[in-house]
Amino acid sequence: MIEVKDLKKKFDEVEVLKGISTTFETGKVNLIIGQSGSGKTVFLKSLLNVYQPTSGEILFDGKDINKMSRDQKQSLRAEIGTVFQGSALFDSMTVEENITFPLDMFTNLTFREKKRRAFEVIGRVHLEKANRKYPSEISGGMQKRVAIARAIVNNPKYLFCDEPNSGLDPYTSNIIDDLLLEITKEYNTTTIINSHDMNSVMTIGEKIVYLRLGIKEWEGDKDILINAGNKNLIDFVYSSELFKELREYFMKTNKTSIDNIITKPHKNE
Ligand SMILES: Nc1ncnc2c1ncn2[C@@H]1O[C@H](COP(=O)(O)OP(=O)(O)OP(=O)(O)O)[C@@H](O)[C@H]1O
Repeated sequence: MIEVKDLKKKFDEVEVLKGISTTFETGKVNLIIGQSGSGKTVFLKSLLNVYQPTSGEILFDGKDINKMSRDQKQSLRAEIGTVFQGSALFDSMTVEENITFPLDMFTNLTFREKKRRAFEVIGRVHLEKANRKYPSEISGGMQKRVAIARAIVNNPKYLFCDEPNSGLDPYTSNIIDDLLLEITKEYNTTTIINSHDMNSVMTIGEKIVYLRLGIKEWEGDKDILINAGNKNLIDFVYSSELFKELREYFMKTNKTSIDNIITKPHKNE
């Protein structure tokens, strides 16, 4: 679980995060949404200690990251998996080498143990046939799966993803969403995802935090989002005609969950 208490972040005199408090529970997919410039990236980077908050607390299972020693931060870092925009893979390394990288960084496993673990996660994301390829030789969706495999190879307690669906078609985005939800359950991670993708919000958002101008303006799950009364949130989430019509359909039919409407694609792309 990650608890955030009254988190503020200023750059010079500009306050970007204006006192955000929320809780991200273990084993749940938490989505951070909001207009461009609302502070999502600064929020995620503050949680990851890339940015030092101006004030406030960030507690990883009760321990404040900003009060940790260097060694404690290093141990915490080994428990965090990250999937960044563009996958951020090493171009000169094969899929398998990319995935093994965190094991080289954070563990003392033997060569055989590392290989065994890498193969486990390669299998988990269905990339067995691509393990010797280089990132440039595989599709964007496959690159995302490599990034996810690399993020989970260390059995993380916390999983952070920044726009995991950026640049992917809707079909592949669904596959990535499903994978992130499944992994969250299997690994019991506290998963936090910055997202622009309303489809993700509707399908995997077990908790949604809506940021606006650096303030947490709304939070709740995907089912209560349909009936949310916050005008800014509704304008943002239902800005497309399709989602507007979907919402009207929901309101008319008194449905509260989208789960039975969205058809899931086949997992192996
Ligand atoms: N390192 C920085 N120094 C100064 N200002 C910054 C810095 N990083 C972000 N900001 C400002 O903070 C605000 C929020 O930026 P942020 O990148 O968090 O928005 P966002 O919600 O992630 O947007 P997007 O969806 O476009 O990625 C913006 O006004 C931005 O200019």
